[in-house]
Amino acid sequence: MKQVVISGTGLYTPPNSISNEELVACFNAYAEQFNADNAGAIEAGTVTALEPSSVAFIEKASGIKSRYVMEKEGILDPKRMVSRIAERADDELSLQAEICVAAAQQALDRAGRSAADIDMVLVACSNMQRAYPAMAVEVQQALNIDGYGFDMNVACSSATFGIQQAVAAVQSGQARAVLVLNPEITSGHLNWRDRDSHFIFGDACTAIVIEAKDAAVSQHQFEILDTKLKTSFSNNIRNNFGFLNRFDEAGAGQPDKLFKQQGRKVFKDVCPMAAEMIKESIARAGLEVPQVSRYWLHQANLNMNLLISKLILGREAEPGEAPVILDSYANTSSAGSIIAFHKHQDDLPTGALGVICSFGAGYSIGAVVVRKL
Ligand SMILES: CC(C)(COP(=O)(O)OP(=O)(O)OC[C@H]1O[C@@H](n2cnc3c(N)ncnc32)[C@H](O)[C@@H]1OP(=O)(O)O)[C@@H](O)C(=O)NCCC(=O)NCCSC(=O)CC(=O)O
Repeated sequence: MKQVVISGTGLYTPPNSISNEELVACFNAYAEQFNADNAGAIEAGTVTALEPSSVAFIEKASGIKSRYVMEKEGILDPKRMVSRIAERADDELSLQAEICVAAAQQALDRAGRSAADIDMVLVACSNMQRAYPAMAVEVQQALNIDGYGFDMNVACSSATFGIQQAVAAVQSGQARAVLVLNPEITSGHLNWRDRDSHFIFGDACTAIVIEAKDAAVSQHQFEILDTKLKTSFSNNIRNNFGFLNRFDEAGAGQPDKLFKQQGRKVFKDVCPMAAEMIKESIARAGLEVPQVSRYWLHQANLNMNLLISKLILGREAEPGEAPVILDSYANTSSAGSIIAFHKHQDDLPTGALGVICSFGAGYSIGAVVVRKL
């Protein structure tokens, strides 16, 4: 079987960051106004008063201190609480394609490649800006890539599932090299008025170049030793937004058309599944856990990552063993584990072993075992 490498990664970080303090001040202003506007109904018991959010809770429950977003003024306006970004004309590069291009250029540079070397573009993320034409085909045109592209959505596991598709395309000879892109504009699916989840997500885009080991020219290569994917249906993380919403006009704009979750159940279900999957992947690659020096885990919640590393290692992880980017990026869905990989790989020596692991809605779990070359 042809050996395949990740030869470069890239990261687009939006220019605007929102601190927990700013976010909570906005939510609490909104909640206060809602309670004042509905004082009579709250008194009568027909409407439930909104409770205030708290910076201390957010940090303790999630490890998140701030998040990047495409546009922050609209989110922080208590009368609006959603970004304000003008729709672009059909002949302009779309917002999601624009951040793909930025991340892709960085990944291509790091891989020592140009668009002419790429045959396939995968846009793999939780939320596509539109149904069609595929975002990947627009990105392909913007970068002047000759070949093919398509979109795929496996929620938070989109990047690892995308890597597996890219590996298969290179091994089967469909593509010399593949660009996998994870443009997560999660600010669009987040209900900023929901106290339980308003702090969870942030925006970012990651890019990964995957190609045959014997052709790669990059100084930053990681050989892919094993990929393992698993899905198991659950309603505990769900978003009912879709083009059939218009069949029932009463449903349009309802809170369930945005991200919703049973956070505690997700925590309980997913941690053991992810740890098991990582251990299985390490064994499938013919390795043992003590040989692995780094885990680039999906970044949803700090406590979740601490527990998963403990289940794998049988002890607390040492600093650096499972790097965290949640504090400044929050949960960037499929981009999270790749941001951790991108930012925390250059210090590893040749031969170091690591696992990229994603987990999220579906449920979906993906593990990719790599060795630094
Ligand atoms: C969501 C959580 C951070 C919530 O933390 P906890 O479970 O500790 O908290 P909880 O919801 O039980 O709430 C505890 C108490 O705090 C209150 N509480 C809730 N929100 C609050 C807020 N903003 N400020 C202050 N208090 C708050 C609750 O009302 C409750 O009160 P009382 O005690 O009075 O009842 C966590 O459960 C979590 O991260 N779970 C994993 C979620 C996850 O990974 N999801 C994947 C995301 S999807 C993803 O990554 C992408 C994808 O796949 O698409």
